[in-house]
Amino acid sequence: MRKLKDIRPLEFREDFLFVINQLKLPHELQWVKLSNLEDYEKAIKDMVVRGAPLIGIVGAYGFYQGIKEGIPAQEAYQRLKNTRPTAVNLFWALDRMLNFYLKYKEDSDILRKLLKEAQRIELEDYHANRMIGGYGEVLIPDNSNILTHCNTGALATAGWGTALGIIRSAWENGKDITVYVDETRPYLQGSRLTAWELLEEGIPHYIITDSSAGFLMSKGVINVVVVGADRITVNGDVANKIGTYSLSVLAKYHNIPFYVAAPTSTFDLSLENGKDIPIEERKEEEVKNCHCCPVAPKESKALNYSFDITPAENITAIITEKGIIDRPNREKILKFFGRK
Ligand SMILES: CSC[C@H]1O[C@H](OP(=O)(O)O)[C@H](O)[C@@H]1O
Repeated sequence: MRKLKDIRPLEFREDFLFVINQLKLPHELQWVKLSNLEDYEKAIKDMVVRGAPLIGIVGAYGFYQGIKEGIPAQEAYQRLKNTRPTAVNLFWALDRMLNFYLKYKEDSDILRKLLKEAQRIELEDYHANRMIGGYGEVLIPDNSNILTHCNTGALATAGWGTALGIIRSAWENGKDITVYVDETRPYLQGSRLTAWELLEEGIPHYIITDSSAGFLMSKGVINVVVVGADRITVNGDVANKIGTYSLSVLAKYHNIPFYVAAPTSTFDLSLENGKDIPIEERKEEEVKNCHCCPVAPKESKALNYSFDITPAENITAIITEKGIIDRPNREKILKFFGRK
């Protein structure tokens, strides 16, 4: 068993939440204090914190902060909800906090109770990731070359990670693996964040440009693809970082297993299929600049869809903390959740 570090992207102390500023990585490990509800809104919107499970957890602490400041519950809930539209984990966590608040609002220790609930959400996510890692690593053969997209690691969650959590677990269990990390334009979650995490853990990896995936697959280099998810609909369609759909098509063409890793809080059973998922569009400046450096004519227009939809038919399996859904479809997902 290899020993791994325990990277955590958030810490609650002295009655405030501190988070790693993910805009500064990999060059600087800067912690920022979220002092009021506005700080929370900005941190999620500007992607100081990002990753579907993490924005849910930060949203939960944000709700606690809002109530602590005397902001009406509905207002705090709505302001946090308006920060990012695609990852359902944020709405899942906020719904849970609001319902909890409505149940206990008359209690004299409501603030303490709300804080405990946010901490529970954080802890549950960490344990879910360890379970996902356990289920998923079994699917990773020894000596694998794994392709992953975006950042789904400790930084995107309460710790350990989802897709990157599976990679961590495979490494922890002594498997020899090499990870091929899509740089993931434009925010560069892959080259900045995933590569940083892999380096911290000593896991062998190469950063590749997003457009290299097909070539590497055609050469037979990649034998498995593992990605995360921001929202999964009842038929098994998956919204994830832009570029995931292309990877799934390439994997299918090259007959390479394509796994999606996500906690059950990423499922949105109110939506029939991926077409119904709202896709975040971010500023064109993110595409026209590579961080501070302009890389396009000022006058050109740019499109910046942050997510795309991978159809269920391209997915080999979805790995959750409660088990694996093989070749996902409506019937299997409803059965998995004990629904008709
Ligand atoms: C386990 S995180 C899932 C997901 O979140 C990321 O999005 P973003 O960096 O925009 O917050 C990405 O799609 C990851 O796969």
